[in-house]
Amino acid sequence: MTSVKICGLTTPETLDAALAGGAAFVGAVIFPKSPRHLDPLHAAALFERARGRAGVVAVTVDADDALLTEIALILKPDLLQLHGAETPARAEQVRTLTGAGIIKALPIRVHEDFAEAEVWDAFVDHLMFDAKPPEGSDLPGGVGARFDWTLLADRAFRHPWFVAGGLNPGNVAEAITISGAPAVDVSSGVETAPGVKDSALIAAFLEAARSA
Ligand SMILES: O=C(O)c1ccccc1NCC(=O)[C@H](O)[C@H](O)COP(=O)(O)O
Repeated sequence: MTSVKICGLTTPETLDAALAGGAAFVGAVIFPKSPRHLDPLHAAALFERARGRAGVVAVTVDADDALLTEIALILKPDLLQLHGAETPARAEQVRTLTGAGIIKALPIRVHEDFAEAEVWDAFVDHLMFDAKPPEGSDLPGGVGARFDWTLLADRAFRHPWFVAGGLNPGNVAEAITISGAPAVDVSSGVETAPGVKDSALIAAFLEAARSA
């Protein structure tokens, strides 16, 4: 069965919808430019209810050691999602510093963008293939852009990997079928406005992914 990560949760109601619907991972975005940003203290208070029920993921963008240490001590995520221009060497430092597992998000538009994946595969617990954001975007993720899922067909990686970018309840089954993804991730596709998650859309997404 396909695992689902619901990203950028900011309220108890929508986090409960994700947990009730069987999300395998739930994500807190810790990046002030994001409409989904939570500081580590607020994220820790909210995500406590997810502990032991789903993997708690902290999404960061080129975070420095001070912020990563704060996240590790306060939120205690199971996984850190590196969504910036981090290198494999930096990922190793982050793993040592925080003790958390690593998801590395790689921006994809064309076939050539997968070259990096081969390098990264040995350094991560999960790869995430996310659409390259539009030129000039303030955010490296959570923008609802999608890429050609056929680029993923027949590819193999060491660990279960995610497809992300522009997924919603109406297209997630097709994305899973075409890409063969063992895991999917969604943010804006289960929102009614930027940063405003919707419990019914979360339930519909989880159901659609389950039935794929
Ligand atoms: O969601 C954000 O605001 C965000 C900000 C900065 C870095 C990453 C971010 N999101 C990461 C995710 O895992 C999103 O779920 C992923 O990019 C897919 O987003 P969407 O296309 O909106 O489903």
